[in-house]
Amino acid sequence: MKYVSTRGTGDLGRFSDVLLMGLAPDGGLAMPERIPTFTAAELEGLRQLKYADLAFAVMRPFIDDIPEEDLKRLLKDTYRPDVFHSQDITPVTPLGNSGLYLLELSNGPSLAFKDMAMQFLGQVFEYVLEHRDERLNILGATSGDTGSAAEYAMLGKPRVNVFMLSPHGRMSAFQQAQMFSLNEPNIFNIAVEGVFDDCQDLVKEVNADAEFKARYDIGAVNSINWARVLAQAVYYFKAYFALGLPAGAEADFCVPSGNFGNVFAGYLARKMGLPIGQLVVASNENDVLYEFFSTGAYHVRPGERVAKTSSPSMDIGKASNFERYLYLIAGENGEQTGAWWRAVGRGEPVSLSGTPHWDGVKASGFVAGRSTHADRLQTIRQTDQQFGRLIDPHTADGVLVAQQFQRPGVPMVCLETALPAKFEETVQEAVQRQPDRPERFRDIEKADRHSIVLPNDVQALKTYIREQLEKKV
Ligand SMILES: Cc1ncc(COP(=O)(O)O)c(C=O)c1O
Ligand SMILES: N[C@@H](CCOP(=O)(O)O)C(=O)O
Repeated sequence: MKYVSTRGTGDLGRFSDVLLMGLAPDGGLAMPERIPTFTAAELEGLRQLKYADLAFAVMRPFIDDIPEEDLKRLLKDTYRPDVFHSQDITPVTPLGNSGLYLLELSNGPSLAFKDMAMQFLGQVFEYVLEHRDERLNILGATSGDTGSAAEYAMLGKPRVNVFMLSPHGRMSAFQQAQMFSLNEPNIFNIAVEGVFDDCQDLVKEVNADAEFKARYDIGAVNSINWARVLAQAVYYFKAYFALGLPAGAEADFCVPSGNFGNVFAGYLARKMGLPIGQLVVASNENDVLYEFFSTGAYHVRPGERVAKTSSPSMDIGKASNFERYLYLIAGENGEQTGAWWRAVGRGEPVSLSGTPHWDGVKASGFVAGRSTHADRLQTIRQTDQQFGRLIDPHTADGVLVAQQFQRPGVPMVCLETALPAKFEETVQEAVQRQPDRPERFRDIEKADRHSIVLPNDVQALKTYIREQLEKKV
């Protein structure tokens, strides 16, 4: 399978090339040159597969440059019950008889859905780097969960360093402790004076400097990396089959959204032929995506207008993966996508309503809703009382919005994107008790911190990366 950029410039190579490349040289995101589909009969053949075998079946058409046996082994080594604390890896639990289901994605090492793809990235980076005898310096941006998932997945990997940018003072106490308590020679935590979008822009700016990128082997672990999105598509298949529906019957999915990577993975599964009806995008107060699906206008929020909320991992004003969605809506026209995304970058609204593209949006299955702090507390409380299930604030955004779009007789699967232990303060406010916390995280907030604070300045960041890497040689 060949990959191309959403901005339209030629051939980016094959899976391993885009894995290490992260962002395309023209600033766009990698996309496969076509999206393979399963026939109804082929889908039936996947129904009973265990997670690692299903992951192979879904991902193999996109990864044809790693020998079959090696890819199978990497996936078996990744999706292990002892790592994800479940035989099913991603169990699906009904919420009473409500027609709502929780897709549990957060039982892995860092207690958030990011582990699902990040654990695979840890394995496949090591494999490809060893084969090429190369090294990679990952530059990432986190609003709280990508950071710890990436750092746990890359711990002790001799060929990989992680430079992780986070918005200074905006993550939960637990999230900060997860990252900053690590004192490892290949992990560098950098708190940036800004919001998540500033961190993500810094990542893109560093990637745009071709000379720096090549000289310092810069790579990516955010969902701008195609491998993240691809690995996330697998659990939509797993959840669909777990529902035990008759062949071809539809299921809906509701996804708490920020950077649009998780729900885009659902869209990929839908385009591959999985019978997903609605893809429900749940926003928090930073409701740019809600605004787009309701009005047709995509208008990003500048940093100073990104609200600090109680679902902080979704405090995102500019969703990177929305570029991939626009590319598909534009009929894979890179020139059009580039023009739209440049306008987005200038802070201009991109409005599709009243254009032929809006019909494509309407046909794509997306609908959206939003949530506030009060909604979130009420939903956590209600889900606890009614179903005996404690959920985190992001999942609560999803459960609230999911209820608004339920259809009679169609199951609605809500993605559990983090465990409540990561957001004790808000959960305590909702239900007046502390969520359970796995023993390995007991007293994590008391550990020494290892991080630095940098201004929102690309030169300062490059200098820091250069100095750290030069110290290592
Ligand atoms: C707990 C949690 N929920 C939801 C999201 C939003 O997911 P996405 O950025 O893929 O839209 C994130 C961050 O990505 C998250 O950490
Ligand atoms: N919400 C994320 C931010 C980035 O998302 P990603 O899926 O693009 O890595 C976080 O918690 O860090």
